[in-house]
Amino acid sequence: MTTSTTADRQSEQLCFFETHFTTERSIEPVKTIALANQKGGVGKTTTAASLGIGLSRQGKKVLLIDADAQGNLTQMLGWPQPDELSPTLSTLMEKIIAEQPIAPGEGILHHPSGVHLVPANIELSALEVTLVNTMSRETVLRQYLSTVADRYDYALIDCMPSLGMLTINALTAADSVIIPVQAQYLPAKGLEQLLRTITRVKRQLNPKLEVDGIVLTMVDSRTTLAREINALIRKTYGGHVFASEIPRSIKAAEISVENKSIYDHDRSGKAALAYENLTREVLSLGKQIKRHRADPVR
Ligand SMILES: Nc1ncnc2c1ncn2[C@@H]1O[C@H](COP(=O)(O)OP(=O)(O)OP(=O)(O)O)[C@@H](O)[C@H]1O
Repeated sequence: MTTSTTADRQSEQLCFFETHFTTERSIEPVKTIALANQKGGVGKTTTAASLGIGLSRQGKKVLLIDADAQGNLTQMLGWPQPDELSPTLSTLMEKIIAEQPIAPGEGILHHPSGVHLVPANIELSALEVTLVNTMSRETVLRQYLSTVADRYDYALIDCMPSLGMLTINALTAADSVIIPVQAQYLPAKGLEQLLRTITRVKRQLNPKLEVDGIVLTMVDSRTTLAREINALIRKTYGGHVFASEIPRSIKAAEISVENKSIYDHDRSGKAALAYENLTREVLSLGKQIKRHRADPVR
């Protein structure tokens, strides 16, 4: 009878973990999604938090990145004083620019729901100015993400309400974009400008970039105008609009001050159910991508 030594057992365990780790990641690379719309107050942050936590509730490892100097996502997830936090996204991006090493897990906060967060604060505004004179200025966020990507299934980037250099960084780092649109106002001009920017980034910086779709937020079907705008957006953008619509809901509005997820705040309310449906749609898009990758002939 042979007795295995401690070294043998350790080597077996290492082999087991390496096999599983490599296999899992080669089949399921991280999917990075930017939530972008240069119009303010359309539900980007609420959607980033609720979709991120929704994906985590479905067993996915999720990293949320607050790429907005207002730090709204950071506050929504329970860090009410973003300006007192360090390190934040700006620190990490500064390290990438200065080619300094980033320690594993550095700057990443853990939310009780299971999602991880790279927080942001006002320092991100200064960083955006610095980026202008930085080499490869559009790819700094992508370079940062490449240092953490192997630990996550999804990375969601909450963009700021502008098409400035930070949003360009988010689009350059992303596999796809979700565009939250408040169904109350005609978004035509703003959307055209955003889609032009996405096309430019795809052509010049990030050929794999796709638009996952427009998600209608704060939908209030009680008024004729809202119903007409909803129908017009669906007619204009067709299959590029998610079937799930996020209804206007006081409970959804409250999560920005309650520091609770929509699932904890109003578990069976209409906004939680809508975000669950959106999560399922996003997961099914991931599956389509995987099928495509596994079978390139199709
Ligand atoms: N479904 C909803 N029903 C009602 N209010 C909502 C809903 N979703 C978000 N809100 C509220 O609308 C406001 C804007 O939402 P949110 O911060 O998510 O938008 P944003 O696009 O990230 O804004 P910004 O451009 O300033 O970053 C917030 O006060 C939020 O609480």
